[in-house]
Amino acid sequence: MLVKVCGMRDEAALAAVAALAPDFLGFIFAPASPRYMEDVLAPEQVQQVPTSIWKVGVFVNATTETVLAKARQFGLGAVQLHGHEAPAQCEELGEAGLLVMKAFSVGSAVDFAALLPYVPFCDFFLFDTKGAAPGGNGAVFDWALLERYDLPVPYLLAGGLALEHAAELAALRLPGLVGVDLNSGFETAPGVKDAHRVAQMLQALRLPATT
Ligand SMILES: O=C(O)c1ccccc1NCC(=O)[C@H](O)[C@H](O)COP(=O)(O)O
Repeated sequence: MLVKVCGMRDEAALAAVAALAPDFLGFIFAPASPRYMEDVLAPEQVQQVPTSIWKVGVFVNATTETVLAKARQFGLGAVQLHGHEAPAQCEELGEAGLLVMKAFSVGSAVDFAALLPYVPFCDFFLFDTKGAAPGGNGAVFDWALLERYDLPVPYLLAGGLALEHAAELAALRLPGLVGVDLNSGFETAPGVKDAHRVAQMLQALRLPATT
């Protein structure tokens, strides 16, 4: 199971979580988020994350030019598009050499047909809980809605995940599911991750499957 830890904005927590070697670390470039990091982390602090970890810039309706400029400045290898970005923008960013993750908000149903135009241009999808904010709402959606997923793009599951979900997630078998995204459930304050809790989750998710 791949693990992305999102919303890094505290230098000490960044170092502690990076030392745990998650697969992805997310940095939020949306100014309205309490996890917006450009005011507290310098590009060099992001660049020094080990190259074995994908550095993911999380953007909400930013232009391609802005995303590419931030990717160059902060040394991002991947982008997560968390707004209403079009398939053509995913294509442009992929052609620029970035790994592209498109996030979709899930309410009481998922319209998989609406995702079809994104399929050729995304490396991953990310399903997150619909809420008042574009992301980081801290609420879980009904994962059973993904049982009918039949698209060829692998996805990460997001939305309110916390340690209490560890056993259920480790046993979860859903078509296309390849990873999880950890955020507010692993914080002591917005953007300050608790490396101890992250370590416990990584251990639970990386244990060999028993079934
Ligand atoms: O986390 C935010 O503040 C945020 C704000 C705006 C766009 C995206 C944001 N987060 C992106 C993520 O990938 C989060 O990890 C995801 O929304 C799940 O968050 P949570 O419900 O807190 O687990």
